[in-house]
Amino acid sequence: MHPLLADIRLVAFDLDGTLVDSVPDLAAAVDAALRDQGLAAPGEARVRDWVGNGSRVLMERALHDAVGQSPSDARLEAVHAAFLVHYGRAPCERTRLYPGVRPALDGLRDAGLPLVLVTNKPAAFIAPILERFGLAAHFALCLGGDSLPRRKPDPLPLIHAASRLAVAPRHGLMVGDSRHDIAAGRAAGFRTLAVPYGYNHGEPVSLSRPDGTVESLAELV
Ligand SMILES: O=C(O)COP(=O)(O)O
Ligand SMILES: [Mg+2]
Repeated sequence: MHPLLADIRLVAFDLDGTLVDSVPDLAAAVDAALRDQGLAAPGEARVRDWVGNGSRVLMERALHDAVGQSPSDARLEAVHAAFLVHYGRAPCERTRLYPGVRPALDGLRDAGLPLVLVTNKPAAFIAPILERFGLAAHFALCLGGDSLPRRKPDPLPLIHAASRLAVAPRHGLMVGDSRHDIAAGRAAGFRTLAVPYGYNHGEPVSLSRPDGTVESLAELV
């Protein structure tokens, strides 16, 4: 076990950019939603830097980029709704687990550590993705960006998860790829572990000064 796991009784994982490389499917849905509006498709490289604050903010960034100004609420609503339809049709065509994820989740489960998933992605997409990889049963609780009144970087989802599982926050570990994960973990009183391979708006996640970093989640076990 990784030294950071000493004293840890609950491990919370981020999803996009931490467990799965989901940008190919996210970008396909963003591209389709923009094309519906007669706008240019941004493609994977741009979308990669916009993921992290949930799907509405993702579409706000995409629209802002495409038209050069903040979209009206009505236009954002329509394009976000179109994104949800496109993504819902194909959330798992080219999405892949990162190397090391399966042995890490299996090992932590076998060690008896409760695992939770805390993502900013809409909750409706969590089960299809976890089921596709046979990982749904690994998690005692899954929270999406729309499950509670506030999402990461707010600590609420982590505090909620710790309370539901009756674990004190200081015995919790938040594992994620972005500054929002590290900020949420720190504010919740969890310890924090970063992976450097995901999405962090084009910046190294080490700038957030997590308590630890692993190149692969396999290092956890
Ligand atoms: O959907 C997003 O914007 C980010 O999702 P994540 O919290 O799983 O990284
Ligand atoms: Mg992430």
